[in-house]
Amino acid sequence: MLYGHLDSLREYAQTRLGRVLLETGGTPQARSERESFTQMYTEDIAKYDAAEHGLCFGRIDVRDTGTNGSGPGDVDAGNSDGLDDTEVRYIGRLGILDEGNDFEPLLLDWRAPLARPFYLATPAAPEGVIRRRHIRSRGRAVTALNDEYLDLEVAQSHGTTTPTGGVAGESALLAALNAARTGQMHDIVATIQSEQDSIIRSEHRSVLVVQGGPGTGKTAVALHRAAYLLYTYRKQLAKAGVLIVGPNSTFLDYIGQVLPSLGETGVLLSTIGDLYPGVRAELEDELVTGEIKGSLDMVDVLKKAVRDRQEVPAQPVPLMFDSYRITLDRKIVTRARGRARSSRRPHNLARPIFVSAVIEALADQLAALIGTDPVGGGNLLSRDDIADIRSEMRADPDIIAAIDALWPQLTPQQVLTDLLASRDRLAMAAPALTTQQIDLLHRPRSRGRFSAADAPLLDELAELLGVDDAADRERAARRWRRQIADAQGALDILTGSAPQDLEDDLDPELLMAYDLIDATQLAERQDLRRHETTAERAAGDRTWTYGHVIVDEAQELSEMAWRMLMRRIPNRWMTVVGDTAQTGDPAGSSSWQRILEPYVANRWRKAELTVNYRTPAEIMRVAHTVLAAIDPEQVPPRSVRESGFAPWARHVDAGELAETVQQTLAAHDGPGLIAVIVPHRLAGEWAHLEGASVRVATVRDVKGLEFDEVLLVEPGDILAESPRGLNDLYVALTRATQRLGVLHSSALPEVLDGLHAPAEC
Ligand SMILES: Nc1ncnc2c1ncn2[C@@H]1O[C@H](COP(=O)(O)OP(=O)(O)OP(=O)(O)O)[C@@H](O)[C@H]1O
Repeated sequence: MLYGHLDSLREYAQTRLGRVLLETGGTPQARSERESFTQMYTEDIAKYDAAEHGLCFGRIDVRDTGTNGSGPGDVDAGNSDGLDDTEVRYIGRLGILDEGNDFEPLLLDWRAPLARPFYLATPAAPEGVIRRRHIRSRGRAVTALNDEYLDLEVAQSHGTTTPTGGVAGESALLAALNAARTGQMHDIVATIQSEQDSIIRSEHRSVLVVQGGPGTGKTAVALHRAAYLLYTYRKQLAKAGVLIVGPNSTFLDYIGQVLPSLGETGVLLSTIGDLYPGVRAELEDELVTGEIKGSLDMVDVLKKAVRDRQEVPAQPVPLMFDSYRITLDRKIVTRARGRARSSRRPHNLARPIFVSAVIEALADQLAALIGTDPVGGGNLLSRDDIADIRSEMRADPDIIAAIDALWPQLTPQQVLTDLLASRDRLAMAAPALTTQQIDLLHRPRSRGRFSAADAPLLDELAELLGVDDAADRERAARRWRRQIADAQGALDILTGSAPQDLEDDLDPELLMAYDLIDATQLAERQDLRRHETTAERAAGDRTWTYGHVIVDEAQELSEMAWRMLMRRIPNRWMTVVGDTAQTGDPAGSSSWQRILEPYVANRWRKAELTVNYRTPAEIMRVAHTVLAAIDPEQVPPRSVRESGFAPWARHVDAGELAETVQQTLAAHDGPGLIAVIVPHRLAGEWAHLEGASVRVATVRDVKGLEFDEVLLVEPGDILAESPRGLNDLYVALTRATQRLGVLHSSALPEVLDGLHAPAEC
């Protein structure tokens, strides 16, 4: 029945879309309405298509309070199974109303408040729910039903017990967790657990930190929170947009389908490295280089680097103007620079002050030269003469070139490239750095290519330099005035063309177009039409401020990256998701307090996730030892299941390592993905082992991802490779949903002593 409704909704949207697309011509207003309808119907169809799989996945029978309408399930009313007088609610991917029956809800959107008890109810706090049913389906056929009775009496009358394991919908959950991985993350709407639900729907309006061990669903929760917020605060967020920041593009590909599968497409996903418009992170920095670039000390270094571009010439600069010799000396430049600097404007915006001051001084110099009264009176040149000289000087290419050399108009890319390409510039801007650190930062001119750690530096420089966009702004203002005038013209025509015979006895209730919209609103609509989606517009605009920002794997962000991010969210409404025990980047953080306090003082909240849905208990026992070595205070998450496979470690000779990996891969049967996690030195060398179901990757590349099976190679090297080697090891160990094997030619790190040889050896 629900699928029948879904088909009708889709058909309606398709027919309307077809009609709108066929229409042509008309007034500007008609065109703009057509654009909005096209967008609306296209989005509707995408939403209906996304809801096709698992349209309805839950049902709750709630003790009838008599206030809410009941759905189609009220056929149950009157049964003698303890479920009399219940209100039945079906929960699904979108809301469907019964148009033929007073718009009664047939299916509740999972995000609607009435759907909430489906996720929250427990036997201890049943929220009025007597029975919770998980409905699993394939295509349009129901394949399984699982009922939980939350009311003891009703449960007994059905000969079952109430759930006690602490997880809701256990069999549906376990089915989801045991399914083979495909390389794409899936949504979890059908099985969201109550500790996750309260984070997804949290009303906290400042920074919400979601801390949780590996596999606790932090990423899943963050994505569902985005969908929930877009549903609940659609008006506010659709315009400003939501930004999700992830650690790398592989991770963003992995999670990329989750929001569209929930019917949400207007979200911008980006890494920090790609957040600066027009720049892609293409270069890779050494870990230590990234650490230096990520430190807050860079704020001063960049400030200094910009000041160093405001030069005073070593020698006076001789200039010819109108066949007179004038001199741009140190005194003129020093005074002009002082004036420009004391304006406290960013470099490019202070430049006009510098230029004016220099021109003024040069014009005075010339005036003194040519206007001095030979008989000793005042200067013979009038004010107008001097003004003329100044404006001629402003147009003189030699003078402008001399000024440019001293206070050039600069772009962030230029300043950073020049800085990193010169040891001298680096040494001047960063006197506190050692020669070794300067060597690490130094790199040849990169022809417009940058690394991920460069993006926050470019952003900082953009602030320090400022953009002199006065001309652009004036052009935009002119265009905007023209648009409003055009829109007003269109509305006037509409008013003029209102049928005359109607005019006298015009029904005051009848709303005409010009009652509903004014010229500014109409112009706004046309403007929207001309542009891309909110997410696309935001991506191209460095100064865009978002409605909400979600940061995943947030522990990896450097101090400079936080600064960059905070500029984009002045209202500080953020969801920050991470695990400080998994910090792999030396520039990353180990304390939320330290990172957030400067931005939000104590207005941030922490929510914790405690259950591991990914890693089976057998593997977590090994990972716990590593966690204890990282931080004995951290409480490991509790695994929700066992896989039945003991993790193993095997020693092989260095020469046989590759072959053994190959053999192990060949012996793998069954569906699913395997990751061979290797130290950096082997990543390129072993790329040939990759296949449809095999990935060869470093720890950095598998951050946030998961696989059915993990083969960890040379953990000793991984440990030694980074100052955060233990954290890396912890991440690597916790990627598997089923099996873990370790192959090593060098000694096994002590923290992995608990691993034994595989059963067949
Ligand atoms: N309520 C749930 N129902 C079904 N699957 C779930 C649920 N919660 C989490 N999962 C699954 O558990 C796995 C781990 O989730 P996720 O990747 O979000 O964890 P994480 O905390 O971000 O992990 P890490 O810190 O290791 O990156 C995913 O496959 C996710 O779909």
